[in-house]
Amino acid sequence: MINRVYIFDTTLRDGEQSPGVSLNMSQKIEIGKALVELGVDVIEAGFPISSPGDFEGVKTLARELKGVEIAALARANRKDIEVAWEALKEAENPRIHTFIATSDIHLQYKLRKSREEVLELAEEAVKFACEFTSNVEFSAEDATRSDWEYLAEVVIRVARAGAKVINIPDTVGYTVPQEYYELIAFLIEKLKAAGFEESLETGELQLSVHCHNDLGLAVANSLSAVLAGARQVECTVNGIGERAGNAAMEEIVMTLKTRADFFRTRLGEALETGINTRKIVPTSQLVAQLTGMYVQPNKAIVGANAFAHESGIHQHGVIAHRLTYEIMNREDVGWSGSAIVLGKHSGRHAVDYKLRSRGWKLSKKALSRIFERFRAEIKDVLRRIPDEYLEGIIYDEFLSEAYPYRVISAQVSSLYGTSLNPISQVEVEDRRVGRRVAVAVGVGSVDAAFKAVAQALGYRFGNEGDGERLKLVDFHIDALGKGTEAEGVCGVILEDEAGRRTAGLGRDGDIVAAGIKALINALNRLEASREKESELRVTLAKEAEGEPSEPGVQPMCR
Ligand SMILES: CC(=O)SCCNC(=O)CCNC(=O)[C@H](O)C(C)(C)COP(=O)(O)OP(=O)(O)OC[C@H]1O[C@@H](n2cnc3c(N)ncnc32)[C@H](O)[C@@H]1OP(=O)(O)O
Ligand SMILES: CC(C)C(=O)C(=O)O
Repeated sequence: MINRVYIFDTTLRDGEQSPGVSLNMSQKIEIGKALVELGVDVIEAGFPISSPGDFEGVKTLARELKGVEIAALARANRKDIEVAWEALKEAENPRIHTFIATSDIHLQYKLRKSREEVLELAEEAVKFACEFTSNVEFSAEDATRSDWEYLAEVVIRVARAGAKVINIPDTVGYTVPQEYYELIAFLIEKLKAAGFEESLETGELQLSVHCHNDLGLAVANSLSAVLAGARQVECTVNGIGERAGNAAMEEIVMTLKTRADFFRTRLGEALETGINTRKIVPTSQLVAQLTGMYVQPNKAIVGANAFAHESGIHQHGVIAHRLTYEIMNREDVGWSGSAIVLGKHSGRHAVDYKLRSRGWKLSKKALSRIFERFRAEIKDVLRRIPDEYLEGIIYDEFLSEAYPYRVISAQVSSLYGTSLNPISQVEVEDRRVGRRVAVAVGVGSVDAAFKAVAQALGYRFGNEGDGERLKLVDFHIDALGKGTEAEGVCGVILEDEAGRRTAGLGRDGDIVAAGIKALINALNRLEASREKESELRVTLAKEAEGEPSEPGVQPMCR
């Protein structure tokens, strides 16, 4: 049997069936183009009979997208098939996808038809679709809850009627991997016995799978079916779709690639898809953004944490050799940036690695000093620790004598229920020039206080006023503890006009005061680093050079 696994992407049809998702035409086109670049084999563009919007969506994608098959869904009736064809006909390679349910539950309660009637409807639908194109797919909806012998009868009848792809959906996410394997293997045997052995071997006739994730098994079931001989997988980007969603495309593709040693044909050839895996993350992010279905951080492959290492032991391993804790290369799926994330559980190796990657060379003694401060002052305070905070510790440890600023007093008046904006007055000291007072109005209390501090010290945020312009790259406030008396922790990251970034932290029972402390901390670090950082780097590097280096460990982490 062929070693190619065809990826049938149904993000724009079943994915769009996710409650709350509705894509407009330009969004469909944007996703369609991204799917072509990703390298999917078939794009199911919609269900044309369902609405004029869906019809137009399929028609437009059929016209615009090249180098990919475009499929459209149709119930097993002439009208649906005619309308589907009308929408599809300009496509380079159009596919009519017609379906009808085969389980007794659906027959009895939904279709109110006998098995014989459904068998005939399925056959007629495929024959009718074949009058428009030879590229016809048939789906036996709710196949996994259907009687196997009856299902086999339907499958053979639609194959004889001309279907090139026969899909065996797990419509309600009911099956389990072993059972699904057996079902697919059973149907293949039945098709072979009915004379389709050669067509299955050459791929002229394919069995397809379409799994839903109600029990969290959609990907496992799809892969199990592939092992049994299915050669088309229907899936969606990020696994979006009806209820708990469909099988996630990225998980299917990366499992086949990562475990190419396991997913093989009978003859030992590795199973392959045509996906350009480096496009997986950008496509995932596009789909998340346009559908509003955001990806959970721990989602495999495309979640923000999927390749992030925060705990010290793992970080040490990954720094020593990526393969200790990574089974895939993050760049192969389109991630960039560092895999090492500083946080509560980070250790000394990670701190050293981060500082080295920012050009700092530290002796063991200096690293210990930085690590102890990191442990004492930051680990339990910030949930995610951008690298700038680590560098801030170096400044606090070695350059604090060069810090020029101090807040003498600050006040903010803000009243709820008036049309007046909050106003802040601050008195600060720049030890190079003396005391300064400034007053500023802001959108909120923190904004007013930040503007007043900036103005007093000769900076500005935004376009208004004089002074050097600063960008507030990051600002956040967390509570340490619970209740209204909890201490507030504020973190800020500033960027100056030359692109130098510094972070600041402040803690106080009053969140505005915590903000002012954080801002002054960041400004002090900015001024001191501008003046003394180059010198400090050289001094610390010399101290480090005097030490014998540790043998053996070459950082391999990217
Ligand atoms: C498993 C899946 O994902 S299947 C795809 C599901 N997607 C959708 O349903 C989204 C788009 N659907 C729609 O816009 C609408 O349901 C439409 C336009 C298709 C049909 O709307 P309506 O004509 O109002 O029918 P309604 O949706 O209430 O009921 C479905 C009808 O189709 C029939 N039907 C359902 N599946 C099939 C089928 N595969 N083949 C033939 N008839 C079918 C039902 O028996 C029912 O018929 P009835 O009206 O004679 O009782
Ligand atoms: C129409 C079919 C393929 C479907 O979406 C399902 O059964 O879930």
